[in-house]
Amino acid sequence: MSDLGKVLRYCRRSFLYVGLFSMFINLLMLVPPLYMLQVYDRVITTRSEETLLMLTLVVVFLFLVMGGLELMRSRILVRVGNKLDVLISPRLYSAMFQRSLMMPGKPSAQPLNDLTTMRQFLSGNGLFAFFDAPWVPVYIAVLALFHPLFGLFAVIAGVILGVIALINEWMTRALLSEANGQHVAAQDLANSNLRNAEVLHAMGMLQGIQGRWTARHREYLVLQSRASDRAGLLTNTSKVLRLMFQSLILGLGAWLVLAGDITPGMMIAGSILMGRALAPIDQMINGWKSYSGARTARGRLEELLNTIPAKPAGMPLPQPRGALTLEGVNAAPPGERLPTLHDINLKLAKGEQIAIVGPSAAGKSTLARVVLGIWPTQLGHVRLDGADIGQWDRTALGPHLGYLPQDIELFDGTVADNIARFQEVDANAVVEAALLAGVHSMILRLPEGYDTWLSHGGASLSAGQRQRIGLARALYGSPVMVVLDEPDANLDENGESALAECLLQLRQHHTTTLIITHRQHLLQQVDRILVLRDGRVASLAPPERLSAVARRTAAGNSVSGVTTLRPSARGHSKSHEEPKS
Ligand SMILES: Nc1ncnc2c1ncn2[C@@H]1O[C@H](COP(=O)(O)OP(=O)(O)OP(=O)(O)O)[C@@H](O)[C@H]1O
Repeated sequence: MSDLGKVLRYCRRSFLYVGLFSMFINLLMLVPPLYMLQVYDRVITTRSEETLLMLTLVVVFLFLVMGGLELMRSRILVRVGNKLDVLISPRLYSAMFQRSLMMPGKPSAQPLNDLTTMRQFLSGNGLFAFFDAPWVPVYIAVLALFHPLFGLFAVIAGVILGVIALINEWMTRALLSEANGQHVAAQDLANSNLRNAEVLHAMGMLQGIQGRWTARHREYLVLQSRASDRAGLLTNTSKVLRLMFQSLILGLGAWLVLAGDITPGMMIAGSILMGRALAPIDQMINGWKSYSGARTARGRLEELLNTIPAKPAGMPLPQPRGALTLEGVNAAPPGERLPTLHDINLKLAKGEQIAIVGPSAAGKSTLARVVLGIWPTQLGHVRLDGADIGQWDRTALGPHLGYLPQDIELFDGTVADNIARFQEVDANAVVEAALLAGVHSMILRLPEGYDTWLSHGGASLSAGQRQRIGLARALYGSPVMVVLDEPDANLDENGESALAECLLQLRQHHTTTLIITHRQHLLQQVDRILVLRDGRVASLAPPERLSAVARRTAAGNSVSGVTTLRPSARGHSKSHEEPKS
């Protein structure tokens, strides 16, 4: 059973209560016709005012009870909706998160909208029709007790409306589901366009890109209108038929009264009962759109949760020390079949520093992601202290790793929150990381220093400032391994020397470091340089022993500095270097 199914099952008891309340409510729904029957057949004939008063008091009381039950029933359903949300949303959030890791280009918060759709359906009136529907036979049975012809007429009317409900489902299901899909796609497109508003504005791209969104949106409108037209036809037909059946049963009743088979009271009560019996079917047809929306939403949520099953917490591993091994690693971006990295073998001792260079699209960032376990390997293993990176529990491992991606995203919160990775802020550790990243004084110059609020991913900061705060975040909590993907991309000379100083300090702290950089100054400092070419290791050697071919490969990526490398800043070369070509 799916996780969503399990949660709904967990809410079963509440549904049972709703069913129970529905039973009493529906029994009480018999009160108005019975009251009518008594008034016509007893009060009018006996002309007894006391009977009328007593009956009226009883009816008022029963209506009050019914009101209370209705209120409780809707309250229970509101709570069921909330319970569903509370129980499933954390799991959903992490599945959404995993999916955006697996499909990097398509982050979407649609699952949360789907959950809202489900919750709204559960707590809305649409669901009541489903709880009331099982009582339709009871009303029909009471009608049959009045007269068999009443029962027969009600069955025929019920069947006709039921068939209309089925036709409605059959005619709108595919359309509504397709319209829903288009709506989601159009929304995702609009969100992604809004994120890139500056580029669109600067180069006057709005019209073209808007055209694409409009096409999707129109498609949605067309499908939605087609579905609504069809549903409208059926909804109105069902409404008119229900009213007609209600009148016709009055006519049938009158005929039976004339024949002396039933009393006038039964005639009136029969008409009311008929309306009551057909109401749930009519209500279902009216609320079909929201039911259909909730069903599509549930389908999408089930699919997401089934594709990304909850990962059971593995046995906790001891704190990592930072020895990294790559064994015959082949890897590709998620969703791609052809490997971007081929047969990468690499061994980094704790505290070793390695630079990764290579032409554009050589696979440097892919390697960084694979090393961190963000992207899985197709073949081979990435091991940290001997354990496959996938074996580690991410929440436990995360604090021991540092990552500065190429596109730095800061999050809504203070500078301190961002550096402290949104854990409880340890002021000393935050300042320590900022000092290590050489960003402490820059932060102090911000309007509120470490308490400066960053909104919209730090849009108010310059790219260099964001990068340096991102670096401090990567270094927070003294991780055992850091991976820096072009940490110098937006840095000025000061920033670059701060970075060089940072590398020296990381060496002193024995932090295993992988750095993707093109800066000559930084390349001189590392223990080894890995040159990647077409996803393969072209060379792996200390800076001073980089082969001529490797220099040319690196130089092909305008890494002119590599060609003039001087001996490592450490002043010694490693004995286990392995130049490959
Ligand atoms: N998110 C992604 N989805 C699909 N393919 C991707 C993705 N990211 C990278 N690739 C592909 O993987 C290959 C390697 O890209 P990668 O970003 O690792 O190269 P790189 O060496 O870091 O390049 P650069 O120096 O330009 O940053 C490229 O062919 C690229 O098209």
